[in-house]
Parts: sequence; structure tokens; C-alpha cells
Amino acid sequence: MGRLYVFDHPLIQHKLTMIRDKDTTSKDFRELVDEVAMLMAYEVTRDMQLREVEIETPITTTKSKVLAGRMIGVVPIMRAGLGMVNGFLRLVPAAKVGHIGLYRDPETLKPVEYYCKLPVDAQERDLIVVDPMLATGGSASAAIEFIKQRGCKSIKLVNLIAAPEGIERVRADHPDVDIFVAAVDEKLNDHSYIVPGLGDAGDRLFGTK
Ligand SMILES: O=P(O)(O)OC[C@H]1O[C@H](OP(=O)(O)OP(=O)(O)O)[C@H](O)[C@@H]1O
Ligand SMILES: O=c1cc[nH]c(=O)[nH]1
Ligand SMILES: [Mg+2]
Repeated sequence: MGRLYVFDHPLIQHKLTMIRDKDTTSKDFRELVDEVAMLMAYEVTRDMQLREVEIETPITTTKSKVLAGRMIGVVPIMRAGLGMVNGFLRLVPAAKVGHIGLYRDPETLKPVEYYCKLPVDAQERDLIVVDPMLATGGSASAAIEFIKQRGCKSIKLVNLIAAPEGIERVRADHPDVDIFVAAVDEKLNDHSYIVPGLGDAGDRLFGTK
């Protein structure tokens, strides 16, 4: 069973409140999603490997640590996942970015794939799938499945807000994937939007509605 991490850091919770507020403008919404993604990236990357190197400071020679081992690939689920990419890249600029285009069909609620491009060395990277919303879990589960079909094995999922249904779905379909969220909300409504949630993340990021 994949582990579930809920980030209760006060800065994340404060910013999430502003993100949820319906009166927050697209500009502020984008900036806040970016900031929370960066704060989450700090914790999500806690298990990155280090190796020791010898360096010279202005005072003396010393041993110190640098990143080593598997590098990261950030995989946003478009569109809304795009809003979380920069936060990760600011902390890990050497990360590569793969894109998965999915939208949830409003009638069937099933994810429809329209794009997939991963880094050529994706199989050798620790992949972090990002999407602000985990509602039914259909989109995240399909995205993880596409990535696995391309030979990738080390995968994490990072969402701002998750519904219990989405967490259960991803855990059932992909028990090897750990999930990192800023909040677990109450439920889904009749249109499978998260309650209380933040509305349509893609529309709020890009001002399309
Ligand atoms: O867990 P699910 O029930 O699959 O729903 C979550 C998905 O819905 C949203 O995308 P949307 O389909 O609105 O596409 P968009 O990002 O282009 O707006 C969201 O960004 C997730 O990808
Ligand atoms: O609440 C939801 C559910 C799916 N997609 C969103 O953007 N918001
Ligand atoms: Mg949307």
C-alpha cells in the first residue's frame, strides 16, 4: 500500500486557504500554486541520495555532500499540473520535465489522453507526477499507468487537494506509489468536483472560465 503524506506546515495551509478562496485572481492563484508546489517539493525530495566530495572553502579543505544517484523527472498532468512545475524546477533545476495531456470527459468523467512526451531517460529517473487535484483518481491513475507502460518504475504523486475517493483509487491501482498532498477534503459532489475544493484548477490557473 502506498503511503499518504499530508503536509500540515503552516505556510502551506495558509497559502492553500488563499488558493481555495473564490475571489483570488488568476494571477494570485498561479503564484500561490507555484509557491505551495515549491514548499511541497522540499519535502517530496527528502529521500534524494547524496555522496561525499572534497572541496576547498576559503579557509580549508573539507568533505561535503552533493546530490548523487537517480535524478528527478517532473511529470505534470496537463493542463492544471503545469502550474506546479516551476516550483519543483526552482528547487531541482536539473530535473527534466515530461508532459502528459489528459482531460476528464465531462459526461463519462473518464480521462482522455491527448499528449505524452517523457524524457528519453525517464526509466532511470525518479518521476514525480504533479496535478493540483485528485478527484475520482481516474486521471492520476491513467497517467501513472501510461508512465509505467513506458518502463518507468519509481513514481510519486503530488497533489494540492485530494478527495478520499481519489486516494483510494490510486492506492488500489498503484500500491507502489506514495501520495503527497496538502489537504484531504471531505468528498466529491454530483459532478465529481472536490468539496470544498477550489473549483476547476485548470480554469482558475489559465483564466478560461
Ligand atoms: O481525479 P479526476 O476525477 O480524474 O479529476 C482530476 C483531474 O481533473 C482536472 O483536470 P481537467 O480534466 O479539468 O483538465 P484541465 O487540467 O485541462 O482543466 C485536474 O487537474 C485533474 O487532472
Ligand atoms: O474539484 C475538481 C475536480 C476535478 N478537477 C478540478 O479541477 N477540480
Ligand atoms: Mg479543468
